[in-house]
Amino acid sequence: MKIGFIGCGNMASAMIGGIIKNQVTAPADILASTKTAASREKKKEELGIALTADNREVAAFADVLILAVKPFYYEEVIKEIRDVVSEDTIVVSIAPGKKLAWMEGLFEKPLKIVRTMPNTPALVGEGMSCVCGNEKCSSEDVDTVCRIFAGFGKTEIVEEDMIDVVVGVSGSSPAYVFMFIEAMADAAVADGMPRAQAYRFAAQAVLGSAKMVLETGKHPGELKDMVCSQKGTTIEAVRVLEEKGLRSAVFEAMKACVKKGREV
Ligand SMILES: NC(=O)C1=CN([C@@H]2O[C@H](COP(=O)(O)OP(=O)(O)OC[C@H]3O[C@@H](n4cnc5c(N)ncnc54)[C@H](OP(=O)(O)O)[C@@H]3O)[C@@H](O)[C@H]2O)C=CC1
Ligand SMILES: O=C(O)[C@@H]1CCC=N1
Repeated sequence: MKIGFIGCGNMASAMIGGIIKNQVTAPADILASTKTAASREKKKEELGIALTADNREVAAFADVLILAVKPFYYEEVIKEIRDVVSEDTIVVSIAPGKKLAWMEGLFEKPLKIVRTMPNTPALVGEGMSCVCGNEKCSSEDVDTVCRIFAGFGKTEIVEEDMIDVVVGVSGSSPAYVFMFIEAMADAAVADGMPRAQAYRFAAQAVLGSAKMVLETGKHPGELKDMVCSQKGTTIEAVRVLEEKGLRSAVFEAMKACVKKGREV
């Protein structure tokens, strides 16, 4: 299977890193394009794949063609490649807000289009993605995309209107989690821990907590209660987090994120 990426920035690089590491396809079967020569050189070295300046070459090469440019370049790129995309090609979007019907209209011919929403933990094989195919896609086509995405994490099939929510809860959420880890590490540094060690402690605590949610089946509130000893240290931290509005901050941030996705 030949996989093409139009655009090879943060998200495409994370996906390609996972695809290669997990041997979903060989590096020789991946072709990507970027806008600038400098980024092509950098990505060639970093990922060990072929790169080109020619988006049409990528579109003609790919069995699965992933549009990995910013949402505001989608229209320009689709118009540039539409006459070389074959009806057998599966076109994959990773952009928020760009609806299947809108892309179908721009391609001006019936094509297999799959909307997805990955996230950057794909780079370490721990991505979380959703997938939604249009009416031209068979279940095998959707399975093909799921198989690629399973190479760098977990994947679930959703209805199209759920994708905006996925942006908030997993597409964008690594950024909030990194802020949380950074803030915890800053506090540990303030109390005397060396910076590198503080990142290790904070990140491993987040990783372990996430695994407990996924693997114990217990409610997050119950897991929180298991940490909070009577008259203990944790409940004091929980009291301050509630006072400072952690839950409300997360709620409002995610509402802003989903709203923005719907406006793109
Ligand atoms: N970053 C993330 O966490 C996530 C991003 N996404 C989505 O992924 C998509 C890409 O985002 P991201 O990787 O962060 O963006 P980046 O800015 O990191 O990468 C964009 C890439 O597109 C290339 N590019 C720009 N214009 C063109 C063009 N006309 N033809 C070919 N290549 C072009 C750039 O080339 P050059 O480097 O030479 O400028 C660069 O390689 C977006 O739609 C985004 O919404 C989805 C989920 C998560
Ligand atoms: O910030 C963005 O728009 C993209 C989509 C999800 C994560 N990054």
